[in-house]
Amino acid sequence: MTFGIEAASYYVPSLYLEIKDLAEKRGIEPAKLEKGLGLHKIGFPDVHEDAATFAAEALLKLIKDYDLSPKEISRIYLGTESALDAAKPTASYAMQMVEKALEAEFGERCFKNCDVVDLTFACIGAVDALHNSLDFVRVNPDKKAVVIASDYAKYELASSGEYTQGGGAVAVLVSSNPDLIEIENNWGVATESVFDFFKPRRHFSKESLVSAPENFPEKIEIFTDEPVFDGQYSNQCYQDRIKEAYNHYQEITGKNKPYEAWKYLIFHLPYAFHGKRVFTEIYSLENGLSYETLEEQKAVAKSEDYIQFINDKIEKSQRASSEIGNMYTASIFMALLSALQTSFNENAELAGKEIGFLGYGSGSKSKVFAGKVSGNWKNVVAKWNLFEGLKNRTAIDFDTYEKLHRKQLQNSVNENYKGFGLKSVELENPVLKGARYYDYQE
Ligand SMILES: CC(C)(COP(=O)([O-])OP(=O)([O-])OC[C@H]1O[C@@H](n2cnc3c(N)ncnc32)[C@H](O)[C@@H]1OP(=O)([O-])[O-])[C@@H](O)C(=O)NCCC(=O)NCCSC(=O)C[C@@](C)(O)CC(=O)[O-]
Repeated sequence: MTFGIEAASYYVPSLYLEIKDLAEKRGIEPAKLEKGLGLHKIGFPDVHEDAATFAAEALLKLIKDYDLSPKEISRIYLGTESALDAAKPTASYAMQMVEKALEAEFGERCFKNCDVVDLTFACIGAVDALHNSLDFVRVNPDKKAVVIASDYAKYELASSGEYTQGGGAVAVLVSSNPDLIEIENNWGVATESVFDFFKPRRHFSKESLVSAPENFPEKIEIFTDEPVFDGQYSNQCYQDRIKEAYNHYQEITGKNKPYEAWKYLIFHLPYAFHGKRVFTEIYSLENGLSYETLEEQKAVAKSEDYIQFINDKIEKSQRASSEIGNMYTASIFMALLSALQTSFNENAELAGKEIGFLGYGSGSKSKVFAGKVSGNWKNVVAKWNLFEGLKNRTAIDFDTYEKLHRKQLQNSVNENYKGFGLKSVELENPVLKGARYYDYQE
């Protein structure tokens, strides 16, 4: 029996900002962002969108595109680091939105017996959800699970993370009928607790603020969407963890140079060119190349062999990321969709080919694992139209972007949007304060 991904769908935020507009306003050379990091657009949420609406859109699309009955879904595990609440899972919001949208067809509370939860470990939370759900279907081969990766990658204005912003969701159906990709049960894992990127509770006291309003509490504790991070250190942690997880994968499988057998290498992509920039170390170690000095590292990156390797095994996975930006938990899944969609468009034959995955989450953990593309993969990919879909977004100018970022807009940019949207947040009723209400517009 085989286990893996049977079907997949995605949702990207409905707005975007051209990276060159941001570069111009921030005084950054556009070539650094476009040619150095591979960034073209920042996918940005409208006023009514958040991690819950992204997840709901991807889930509804999964159900509709592949004619699923919600009742055959035993669990929905959501990987996210953009949770809307510290107790009530974002998955429960997404589930309820989809229940309402499907009410006419499937009746009330069609997910009544579904096991729903969030998993959080920065960007690797949805890989953890996938790992866990694969274990679940291995024990229960007649059951199906949905894994959703959903996030809004927001950074402080004018920070070094700003140009890597993005967001969106990918939903995958995990089962014993892996029409897209069969995933083997070997997981290279590496974990170390570090502070490379994190979202602590922030404490503010009234006296620490320059001008606090009269009614400001003496002390408050809040979560913000924007992380505390050290960019170059986070790159180092990523590189160290994937090397350790790759070594662990080699140890448990006994495979020699496993990456050579992989048709594509699918990375967590915090920005499009990250995978190809950090894999130089593993590549050097595997090929007996010296990697001590910066000059040696640059020489590997610029070598003809390495450039050929990138073009063959990584480049196709970067394309969607260039158009969307960091999707945190969903980035690695979107990199897979990007590579498969590009191969599909080029009429390539991938059935039976092995794909390697290198996941990373700050804080920090890496998982390295592999899968085999199924004979039916084209029937699954035929539903996506990924690059066409990205053209349906609305461009925003810099001024609108900054207002959205600062939460200064009351109304959506696309006032007549279709699909799920945040309608209101309860502010008065003390027993419902902070409750979020959504609707669905046909
Ligand atoms: C990612 C960094 C650190 C990048 O930091 P940076 O300082 O913007 O860029 P850089 O200096 O590292 O690289 C710039 C590249 O552009 C090139 N360049 C320069 N000028 C030009 C030009 N004119 N024409 C062509 N190329 C040019 C330059 O040469 C270089 O390429 P290289 O040669 O080194 O490959 C920053 O954006 C940042 O702090 N981002 C936020 C944190 C982050 O994304 N970290 C990534 C690893 S951690 C991770 O992946 C986890 C995360 C973040 O997703 C969160 C989670 O797990 O939840």
